Amino acid sequence: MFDIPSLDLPSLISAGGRVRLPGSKSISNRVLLLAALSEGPTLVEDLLDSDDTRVMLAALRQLGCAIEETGPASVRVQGLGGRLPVREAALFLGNAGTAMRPLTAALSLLAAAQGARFELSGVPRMHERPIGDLVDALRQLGCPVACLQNEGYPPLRLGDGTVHPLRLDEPIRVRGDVSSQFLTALLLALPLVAQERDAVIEVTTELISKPYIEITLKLLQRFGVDVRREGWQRFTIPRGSRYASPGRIAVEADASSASYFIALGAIAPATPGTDGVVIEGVGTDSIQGDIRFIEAARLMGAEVEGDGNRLRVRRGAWPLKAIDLDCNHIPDAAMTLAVMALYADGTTTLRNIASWRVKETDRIAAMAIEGRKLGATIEEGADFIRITPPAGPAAGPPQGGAAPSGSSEPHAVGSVGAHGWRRASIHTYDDHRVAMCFSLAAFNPAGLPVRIEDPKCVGKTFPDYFETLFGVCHTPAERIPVICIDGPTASGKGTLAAELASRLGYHLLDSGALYRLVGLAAEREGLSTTEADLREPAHAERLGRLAAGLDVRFTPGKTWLEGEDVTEALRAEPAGMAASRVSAVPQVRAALVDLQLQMRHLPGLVADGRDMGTVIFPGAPLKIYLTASAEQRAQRRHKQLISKGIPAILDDLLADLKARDARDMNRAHAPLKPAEDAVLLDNSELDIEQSVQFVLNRWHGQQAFPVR
Ligand SMILES: Nc1ncnc2c1ncn2[C@@H]1O[C@H](COP(=O)(O)OP(=O)(O)OP(=O)(O)O)[C@@H](O)[C@H]1O
Ligand SMILES: Nc1ccn([C@H]2C[C@H](O)[C@@H](COP(=O)(O)O)O2)c(=O)n1
Repeated sequence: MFDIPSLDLPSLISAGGRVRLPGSKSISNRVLLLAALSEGPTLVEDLLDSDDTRVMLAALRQLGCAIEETGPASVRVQGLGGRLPVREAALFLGNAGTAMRPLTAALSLLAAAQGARFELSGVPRMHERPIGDLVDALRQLGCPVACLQNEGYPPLRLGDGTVHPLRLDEPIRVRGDVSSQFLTALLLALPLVAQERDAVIEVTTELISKPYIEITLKLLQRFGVDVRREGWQRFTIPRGSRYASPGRIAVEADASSASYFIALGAIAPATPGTDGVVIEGVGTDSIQGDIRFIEAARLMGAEVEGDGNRLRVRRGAWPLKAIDLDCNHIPDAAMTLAVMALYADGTTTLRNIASWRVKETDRIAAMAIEGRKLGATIEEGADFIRITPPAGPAAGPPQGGAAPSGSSEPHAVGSVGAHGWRRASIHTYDDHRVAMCFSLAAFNPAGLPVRIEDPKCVGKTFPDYFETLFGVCHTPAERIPVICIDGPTASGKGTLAAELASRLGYHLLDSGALYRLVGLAAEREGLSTTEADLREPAHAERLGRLAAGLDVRFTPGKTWLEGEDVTEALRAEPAGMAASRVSAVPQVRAALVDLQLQMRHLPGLVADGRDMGTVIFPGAPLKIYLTASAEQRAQRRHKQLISKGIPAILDDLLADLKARDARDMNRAHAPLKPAEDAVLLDNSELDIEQSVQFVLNRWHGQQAFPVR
């Protein structure tokens, strides 16, 4: 997950390949609750690991439910059989509506029936999300429920520690037009108390998001409860209902999450050598309502085919076709249509979406404000949004150097808007769907990058969303930004590069490690690395072949040579000196070029070395030449070695360092020197943070995302 302030997406041009999606949030949280309420253990597989499911798991554990992790995406839940081992608890539910609503209902009924008391709260936005209709329904049933700040909103106190008789003699009346989760919550909770008589729910208004109710009913069935339904107005939980564990249940991949990749396949031309975007874990017979997003995507031009557990999406009509659609049946996935509308041949209207206004944020307002930043013309109403795409490509420099030679221009969109595409920094309102939707704006025809603020908000349902997206998107290497950090030894390049990569969410290339690996491999093969021997042409050839065939693997924080962990050995001073000698051999340098170029992955790269800016990435948009006085550098290295418990003599280090500088700067091939367009940074008087800030300021200044 990108836990950084903002993530810059370079302009993207094509997509293709397979994605495996995480489990459905709606199914995961329903299944966890049902398993906890049931008699007996349930093994839950393919569970979503996200903020909202973590919140539910933590709450259930706090309530005394034993939950054991049995694998990376599976848990065994020891069901409580409807009995409360914990009678008093304060549960924090973040911004998880799928935890707040069902737990409110289940715990209210159990607290009244068994004499318990619970407090449920969340983040400030959760305290603005209405729950009054559910509270009213629970009060009708005889449950003491108190709204602790504002009537009709969390935080809530459920129960008062004493037993209250429940009134099931009359139908429980609940509205269906604010959130279908109120009905879901009652449906999940009432089987706990319907032992003596039927429990009947009457929906008093038009029911929105019916597909989510279908999920609830199907899952209730899996856990042994058959609800009778008369239209969408009356639901009867039969007397004697009791939850029984199905033993094992697998969670389908999230159909709402699939919508971003369906849209991706519809918007992006297929990367050569692929046949569009293949989505695994969810298929056309999914029980999730958002699977009907496929129909809407097809209306807009997407070519989608699928089977029980897989979908394949290719671009069909282009530009996409504008639509006018009632989206009541796909409330979450419909947001993705709003972003597809940016690539349509006219104005798209999405109707019957009033529920967007009470989600993680006011989603109608959010989509309108952020879409306008990109250049779209957007009108919004209480329950609709109307989107006219930006006009054709705007003038503006492509990011990451020159536009790729020979790159096709695949995005000839109908020019219908008043403005062209604009470079935008997308505010995400702590709403995962806003972030995921607008990532697709990186395919804009103007070749502009898109900044996504607070990208970690995707953690609510899809923590690895951006990694998954980058795995199937393609853009010419020249568009992937590289920041080069070159300079002499111990100037702090590695430290600076690692910090920058971590703060920007970029990949890291420690090119010195490659030369160190060649030195180490040579030593292990018994090949001399003395300067005299390296001048022998036959010996230089052998070393070049050794470098070309290096059996090396990088894992987080570790380097492996022929299967052996050499992380420590590589950082030792003799390895640095050997690296300096072998790096003067042209055959060695040539052998390592491709390996370095291949490290240029989305969303960007920070490259540390001696010739990053001059030879390997000459078109890089930012090159830093980092120096400090030899004395300062020797002191830093001395301190570094001593702190690791490695004995070192300052004068010897200074002499070695000067010798290394001389060799690195004076060799014939790719000598250490600043690139002509490099920014010189002498950090003798700067601490690490000051150096990092210097480069970040420079980088952000260069990106020029307008602040609006
Ligand atoms: N600006 C700075 N001020 C003080 N110390 C620093 C600064 N930058 C880095 N250091 C420290 O200097 C030491 C050497 O830094 P680092 O290993 O990053 O250098 P390097 O240029 O990558 O060296 P090499 O080229 O040999 O790999 C580290 O202990 C690091 O913490
Ligand atoms: N791009 C590079 C990186 C490193 N080298 C050589 C010269 C250095 O002295 C040696 C070790 O590098 P370090 O790990 O200390 O950064 O490798 C080079 O020639 N070109």
